[in-house]
Amino acid sequence: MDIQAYAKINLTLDVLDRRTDGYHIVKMIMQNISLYDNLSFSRGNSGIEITTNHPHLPTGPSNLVYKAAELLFNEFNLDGGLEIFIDKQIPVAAGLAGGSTNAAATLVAINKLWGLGLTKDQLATRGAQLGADIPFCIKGGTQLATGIGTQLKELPTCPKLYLVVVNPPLEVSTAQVYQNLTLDEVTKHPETTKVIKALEEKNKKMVINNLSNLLELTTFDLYQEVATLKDNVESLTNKALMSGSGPTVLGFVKNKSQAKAVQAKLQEELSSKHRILVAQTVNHGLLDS
Ligand SMILES: C[C@](O)(CO)[C@H](O)COP(=O)(O)OP(=O)(O)OC[C@H]1O[C@@H](n2ccc(N)nc2=O)[C@H](O)[C@@H]1O
Ligand SMILES: Nc1ncnc2c1ncn2[C@@H]1O[C@H](COP(=O)(O)OP(=O)(O)OP(=O)(O)O)[C@@H](O)[C@H]1O
Repeated sequence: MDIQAYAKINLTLDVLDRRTDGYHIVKMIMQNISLYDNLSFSRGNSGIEITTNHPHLPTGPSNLVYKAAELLFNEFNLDGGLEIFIDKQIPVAAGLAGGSTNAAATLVAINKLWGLGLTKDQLATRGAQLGADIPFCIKGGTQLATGIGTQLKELPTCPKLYLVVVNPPLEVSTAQVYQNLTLDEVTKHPETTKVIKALEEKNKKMVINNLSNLLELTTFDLYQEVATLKDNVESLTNKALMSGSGPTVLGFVKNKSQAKAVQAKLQEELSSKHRILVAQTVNHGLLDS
């Protein structure tokens, strides 16, 4: 079976507290965008075999797909094996939940292929053991995420937003960003409540005006070039925002033609090592066929 696994962005990303185990209590609005990886799953004889078009993606036990498959194979003592091909289109370690959405697709695929009959909630509980973004990737759409990001509440569908996704040639570790965050120094938190109101009222302008990511400060401290990139994108768009823990920067624009014009301009200005893509918000996370 084939699954399209969509990337996510955070319309708001707030951090409220640090737990004693180092994890953080967050409040954020998560949103899928039209960028996706294609994953093909088939039952094999034995073991978990991953192949991919991406030259640097691990194919062994450190791939989140492997971990997701292993989790269900062990828990349900499944027979045979699983073969997976990952057609990677989402930039890696980019703040777009590429690994998480692949893991989510794997849980859904095994559930179907072995007829386990688990609900989305039951899959999300298992996904949360592997990564905080995975439950969202299973449910998809527009969700308010609280706790460590795994408690979800569905929000009204986001009005369609067009954006340019600018991924610089840099991999950022989410753990490093959270570790370097100094909550005492934060003076202004994102206005998540305002964005929820804007979603309820289908007020696109109010959504865009209140997009905000608390992790920007920390990632910008660690990587000055991401701050510079945000300034650059902001000068060409209505609003720029870092995605997740970075380093990808999103530029929000009025329509597809403006997105393409900004893409062309950035392709001229930035080195060819940047990936510059046009996307729009979508109201689903995984699509299977
Ligand atoms: C930045 C976001 O992507 C925004 O959606 C998420 O908050 C992080 O989600 P994720 O990458 O799926 O996170 P995980 O794979 O569970 O954790 C990676 C690392 O981020 C840190 N982490 C993650 C989530 C959280 N609420 N607090 C944290 O401090 C932990 O140090 C952890 O070791
Ligand atoms: N299937 C996968 N796809 C992408 N990365 C994977 C995968 N499996 C493991 N990884 C590893 O996970 C790390 C983070 O990659 P990923 O693309 O998930 O980051 P991210 O988009 O920043 O995630 P998040 O937004 O959830 O923090 C990379 O070092 C990558 O090698």
